[in-house]
Amino acid sequence: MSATSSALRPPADAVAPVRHPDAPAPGELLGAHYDQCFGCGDGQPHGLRLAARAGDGVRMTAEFTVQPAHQGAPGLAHGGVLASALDETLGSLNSLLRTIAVTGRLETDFVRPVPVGTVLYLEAEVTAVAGRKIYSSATGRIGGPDGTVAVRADALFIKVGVDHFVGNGCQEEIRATMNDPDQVRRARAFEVNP
Ligand SMILES: CCCCCCCCCCCC(=O)SCCNC(=O)CCNC(=O)[C@H](O)C(C)(C)COP(=O)(O)OP(=O)(O)OC[C@H]1O[C@@H](n2cnc3c(N)ncnc32)[C@H](O)[C@@H]1OP(=O)(O)O
Repeated sequence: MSATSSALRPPADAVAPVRHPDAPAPGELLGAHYDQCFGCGDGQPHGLRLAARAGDGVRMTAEFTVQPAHQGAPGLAHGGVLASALDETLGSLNSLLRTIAVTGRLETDFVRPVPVGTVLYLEAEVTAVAGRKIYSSATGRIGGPDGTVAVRADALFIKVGVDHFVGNGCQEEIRATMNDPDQVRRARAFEVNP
């Protein structure tokens, strides 16, 4: 059973999302937005290494394989890990809007247990935008696009500027990122293009 809270229902003045003309083309693999990201980075040994692919419209698909390091109960994925996979996939949608945004609220339904070794196939879309607020939803299926739905989420992302990270992040990591041209290039995929 799912009961989305009122905070995740778009207001009456919300508008349909618009895919940015410079968004990654449908079918394009996004690659990690940050090497140290737990969700998508290659530099996190126990991270999800989730691979997101641009869809059409303002949609994204993604896959990640549940590893032994992702267990909660024996043999099964930890719920927080599954929520992370949903969060990461939903977050990747913002690159289609060329907008930097962070998760304000994430509501998750855990529908079926997800065994270690499963390839979780995720689909996400932005449903509405109201000012700085971006409303989105995602599902995760076991094995592939026709698999059983195991998890679902609705989310609210809030647009922020780069100062959100520079002002709040651990300065050592911020400096390392700013001094790495490759990391700066990846972050620019999210930047607003006037
Ligand atoms: C460089 C490239 C990197 C690219 C980076 C990509 C990262 C992807 C990673 C995956 C995504 C993540 O996990 S991101 C990490 C997890 N999230 C976070 O750390 C965020 C922590 N929270 C915050 O910093 C803050 O609460 C913010 C930024 C979300 C909001 O603060 P704010 O900027 O002061 O804005 P505020 O005025 O409070 O809110 C603006 C509007 O949103 C609504 N609002 C705000 N929060 C909520 C909420 N939880 N539930 C309902 N509604 C909310 C307010 O009511 C208001 O509505 P109205 O009055 O306008 O109607």
